[in-house]
Amino acid sequence: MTPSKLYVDGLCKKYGQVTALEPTQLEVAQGEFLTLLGPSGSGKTTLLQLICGLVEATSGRILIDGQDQSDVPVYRRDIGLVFQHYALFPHLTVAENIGFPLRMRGRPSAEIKTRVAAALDMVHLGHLAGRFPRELSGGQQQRVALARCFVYQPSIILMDEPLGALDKKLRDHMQIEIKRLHRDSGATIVYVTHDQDEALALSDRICLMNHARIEQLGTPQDIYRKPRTAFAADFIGISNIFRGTFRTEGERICLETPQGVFRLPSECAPTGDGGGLVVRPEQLQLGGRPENALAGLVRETVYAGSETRIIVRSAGDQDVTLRLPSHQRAPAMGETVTIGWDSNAAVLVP
Ligand SMILES: Nc1ncnc2c1ncn2[C@@H]1O[C@H](COP(=O)(O)OP(=O)(O)OP(=O)(O)O)[C@@H](O)[C@H]1O
Repeated sequence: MTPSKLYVDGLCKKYGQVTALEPTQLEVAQGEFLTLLGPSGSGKTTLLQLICGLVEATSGRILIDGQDQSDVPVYRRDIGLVFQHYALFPHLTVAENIGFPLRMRGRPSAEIKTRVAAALDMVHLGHLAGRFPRELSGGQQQRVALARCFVYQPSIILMDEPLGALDKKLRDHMQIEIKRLHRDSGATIVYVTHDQDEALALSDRICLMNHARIEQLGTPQDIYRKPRTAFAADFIGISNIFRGTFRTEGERICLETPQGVFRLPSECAPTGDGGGLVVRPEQLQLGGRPENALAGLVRETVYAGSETRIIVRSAGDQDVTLRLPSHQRAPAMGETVTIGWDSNAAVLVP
């Protein structure tokens, strides 16, 4: 196990009656890319601001490389910051903006020159070194902000929705850039977003937040395949959730729902009277003889290039989404179809 770079030890933040962050425990390993993901108001930014020292904790502490940071002011912490709004200096050129943190640290000018050139290369902006921020597009400005952060090689980089202001295509492109910068620099990154696709694409681990606390922490695959709560299933990816009450059939426990009686996956521990079965669209099959089947009416088919998304209205007016590879013939709207899944393809949530 890599030693923890950043250790959040029982950190908690209250604003009067409002708890912005419940007492939280979190370890981030050296070189890890960890994303704080969650809906608006779930405490992501608060946690980030506590880590860099922009706000003071109500209780708990932060350790970096084992050192308590409580008495270390923001500017002395070895942390780089990138925010949604680039905060570039308008009166400085691109190169001067990038060199700024090095000048602040009193580096010799020859070194500044080499490192700024390398940073410009890294974000493919060498040809714009002499421009001012107002002469750049949003994506270019954000690349300058990234270069300015990476240029002085902080050992931890915090990013709060750095791509939030960019359009979708540029965001996809910048995600690849950020991934590359992370790989090349070996920096530890804590990244805030409310965009689940971005979190899945970038992270080594995702810290899913809800109501000021950690809902689930794990690799993108973990959280996608094994959501522990209905919230986690719903927030990440598309999920179909069938809710009902437990009942025993012979040896097995089943879930009785308005859509049918379904078998539970073999490895699960049902508690209480009932729960929800989460089935991902790609786990649903059309026709065939799956262990769990239900009938419905095709309400919508959405062609999306590599796949077709099919929405089926089932009993109790529940819409169920499945995905078909687009080389497969999609059923027509209004057609009655049988869909289903094998028991172990589902996950039980409370
Ligand atoms: N300075 C403050 N004073 C009072 N309440 C605050 C303050 N800052 C944050 N909060 C509250 O703390 C909670 C968590 O806020 P936070 O900004 O951390 O959420 P977030 O997950 O980053 O949301 P968003 O995605 O909208 O930025 C919210 O309920 C918010 O209203």
